[in-house]
Order: sequence, then C-alpha cells, then structure tokens
Amino acid sequence: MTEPAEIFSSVEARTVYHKWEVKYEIKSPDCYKKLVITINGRSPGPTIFAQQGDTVFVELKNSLWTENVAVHWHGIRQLGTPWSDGAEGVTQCPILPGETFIYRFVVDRAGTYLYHGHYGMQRAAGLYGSIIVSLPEGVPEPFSYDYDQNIILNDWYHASTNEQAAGLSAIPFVFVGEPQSLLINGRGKYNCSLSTASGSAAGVCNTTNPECSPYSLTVVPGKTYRLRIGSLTSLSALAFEIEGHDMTVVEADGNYVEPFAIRNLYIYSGETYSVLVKADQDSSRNYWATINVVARNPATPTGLAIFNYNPNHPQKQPPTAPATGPLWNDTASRLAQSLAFRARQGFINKPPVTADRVIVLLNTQNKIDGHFKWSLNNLSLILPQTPYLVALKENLTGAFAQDPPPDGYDVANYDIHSLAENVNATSSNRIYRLRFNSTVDVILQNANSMTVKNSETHPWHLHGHDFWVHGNTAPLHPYGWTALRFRADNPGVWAFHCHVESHFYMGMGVVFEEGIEKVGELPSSIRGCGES
Ligand SMILES: O=C1O[C@H]([C@@H](O)CO)C(O)=C1O
Repeated sequence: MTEPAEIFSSVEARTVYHKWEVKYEIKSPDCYKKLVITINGRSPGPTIFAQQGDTVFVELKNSLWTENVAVHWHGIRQLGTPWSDGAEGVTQCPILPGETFIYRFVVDRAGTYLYHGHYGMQRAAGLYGSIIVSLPEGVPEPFSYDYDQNIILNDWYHASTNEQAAGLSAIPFVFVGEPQSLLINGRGKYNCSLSTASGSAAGVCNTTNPECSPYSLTVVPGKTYRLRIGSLTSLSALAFEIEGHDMTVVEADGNYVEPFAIRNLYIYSGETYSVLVKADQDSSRNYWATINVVARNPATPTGLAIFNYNPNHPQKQPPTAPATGPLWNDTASRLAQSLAFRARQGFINKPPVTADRVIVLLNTQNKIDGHFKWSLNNLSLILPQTPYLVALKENLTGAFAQDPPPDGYDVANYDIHSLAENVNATSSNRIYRLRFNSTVDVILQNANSMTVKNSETHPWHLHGHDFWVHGNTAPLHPYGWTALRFRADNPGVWAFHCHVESHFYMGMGVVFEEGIEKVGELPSSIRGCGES
C-alpha cells in the first residue's frame, strides 16, 4: 500500500528538464578570439534553476566531433545516483562524440552550486555554469534580501586546453602559466595591444567586440542583493570586492554560515558563497566590482565588472581606478578568512566527536620518469580505463590495482619546508576503501614544491559529500595543513582532488569507495569503455 506521505511527495516533486548540445564555437570572452566549448551556444552555459527536492534531467548531446566529454554537478551529493556524478574514469565512461547521455539526479539541498567539464581539461575551455537550488515554497531563508544574482568567476587562457595538456605532459615540462585574463560571468578584457601584430591584423583581438564588454549588475538604490558567487578558475585564487560596499557572507557551498562582514572575499576554485550587499552608496555613479589574483605572484590584469546604480547607464565607467586587491602573498589574511567561517546558529550539523579512521595525505610536487606530477603520499593518480564504479560493482579486479594506498607518510623524516631529497613518485590507480557509515578524517599536509622556498595553494574538492569544516571545497594554504571530517555514508565512488585544473591533470587526487554493495543497478549508459 502506498503511504499518504509518498503520494504527497510524488505530487510535490518536480522535474527540471534541460536539453544541451555541447560543441566548439569561436568566441571572444576576453576580446581574443578562440575556440570555446559552449552549451547551447553559451559559455558559461545555461544556469540550472531548481527547487530543493526537484529531479534534474540533463540530456546532453556531445557535438564536439572528435572529443569525449563528461559533466560534473559540483556540490550535488548524488544520493542514490552515484553514476550521475559525471567524473569520467570514476563514475562513468566518457560520452563519445555524437552520443547523447542523460544525467538524472535530485537536488536535495537549497544553495549555490556549479557544474563543469570533468574530462581532461575541458573545464578550462569554457564548459561550466551554475546550479541554483531554492528552498521549497513558503520556507524562508534565515536572512533577507530583495534580489538574487548569480556571479561566476573564471580565469582564461588563450592556448587551447589540448596545448596546455601537451605542455604539462612534455619533457621538458611546460606549465600553463598565469592566465591571460579573468572573467566575470564569462566576460573579461585582454589588452589587445599585447597580442602579436599579425593577430590584431587578422582581427583575432578586438576590444570593441560587444562579447567582451564588462558584465554589469544593475542595482536599485537602497535594495539588498544576494550575490551568489562561484569560482571555477583553472589556477587562480581570487579576491572579489565591490568598491565602497561591504559584503556579508551568509552561505558557503550550500551551507548557511554565521554572517560576517568583509571587504574582500577570497574565493578558491570550486567554492561558492552567497554574500549580501546593500546598494547604499552615492547612486549618481557606478562602482567597480573587481577580481584580483592572490596566492600566486599575479601576471594577470584585474578582472572587471560594473556595479551599476539604476538609472545610470550600465556601461558608464566608474570615475575611480579599479581596486588592485590585497597583497598576493598575504597568506595570513587568507588563512584568517578560512578560519572565520562558523556554521549558522540553528543550522549546525554537529560532526561526530571521534573519527574511525585518519588518513594523512602529504601533498608534493614530483617527477615520474622525468614528467612533472603532483602526488599524495608519493602516489600520483591516473584514472583507469574502466570507471571505478563499474569495476567495483562488477568485481573487475583487473581494472585497477587492488592494494590500498597508504594512510599516511613518514612524518618524522619528511621536512615539508625543504626541497624533497628524492622527488621521484609512482603513478597509481589504487583507491581508499572506506567502511560504510564510518567517520573519516583527512588531514592534508602541504609541502614545498620542486621550486626552492615555494609552496602553493590547493583547493581540495570532495565529490558526493559535504565535510566539516564546511562545504565540499577547502583551501590548503602554503606549508599549511587542513583537517576535514566526513561520514562515509553515500554509497558510491568519489573523487577527492585539487581543483586546480592542471594539478588534477598532473595526478593530484585520490578516490574513495564506500558502500559499493549498496549501489543500485548501474545504468548501461555509463559503460562502454575498458573492461566489462
Ligand atoms: O604545477 C605547477 O608547476 C609550476 C611550477 O611549480 C613548476 O614550473 C607551477 O607553478 C605549478 O602550479
């Protein structure tokens, strides 16, 4: 017999349907013409608007002609649908050119989320967008605002992602380097006079192209705006600010946080925040909204948008110089902001008091046969031909190495402040198998890279879960450590990796399995590669 509650929920549950075509198109997001991966002609792609509890269907056609594709729904936990996570090699085979693949998942919690390519380095080619999940009808937010606006940040390279990947794999190593520009809602401004004479002559770079006019957010004086800010940069950590306006942080990765006021929002790739901003300044002019690179010595100009007070013209230049942002190497102030987040009173989801297992991951830059890599406890991840989810469910023990990776490293004998004595690492597709429902602590320990006196910032993102501190993405600061606790309660296989596109490509990730025996029947659409 069907319970009344079930009838009610099946009536209430809605479906959000998207039909997408993914292809290459020539675009000029920062005034410089290049091939961009678009969804239905756009980059960033269409925003997915849904309500908590809705089922989202995305029917995705791969029209890239010669490239596979996969899309990850970043921050969505995929409860009961681990095969829809979109992590190629982990939860599915790639979608082949010409194929259509259906992603279906429930958005179980209101908040600000993202989506992006998760095959090779396609995210960096423009394959990304936002997911906005609202509360059920009649349920109020614990803060008030008048309007909601979505802002997605990115950094942008002129070299194709294939060229970037080829350099990262080459001997000698060619790093992707600092990005050419920063994009706010897909728009940036490259200084065309820096491009080659032939490039400009051929019309490759054109600062008057309307595609690269700055994004302008029109505000009504006196009103309060909820800005939902997400970053999907390939490399850059950013500081976001709106000239003359305080911002109050209220949400981080789908979790309510105790409100606190800031001038600069530090945001790392893979993170989302909601901030409240009141349009309470002199309304006779416009203001700059800026993003500046932090955590690396910047070689990329400030990214600009216009905070436009109605009824001024949306493109009217503010009379002031754009902010240059905080000092790039002020790690202390970034750490202070990381430590300032507290779960909001009334929404505290208390962590278990103890952990069943502690995994310590030493983050190092390494070499394997002369190739530059990143490793965890000296293992650099390479994904198997057969997605882990298929291999584990079908017990294909030959699909990846069955021995577990180490839960720690030789703490006493590794000096994280110095160059490693031996930089050689090993490629591995071994995975961490977690006891279902156990509590796991992961302690990320940063170290010196292969450059003297250098340690980098790595935003770590966990698929399929939230963790305590908060959210699903947390920065690991230079020479620092970050401790995360999560419950292994989501049957499936989940990637946990650095969200810097080049670093993940270079092996900076691990994979967790939990409760594989509880995973339902796999859709046949995720198969078709490797062993079966
Ligand atoms: O992975 C990286 O490689 C370079 C540098 O460490 C070596 O050239 C860099 O800055 C990275 O983030």
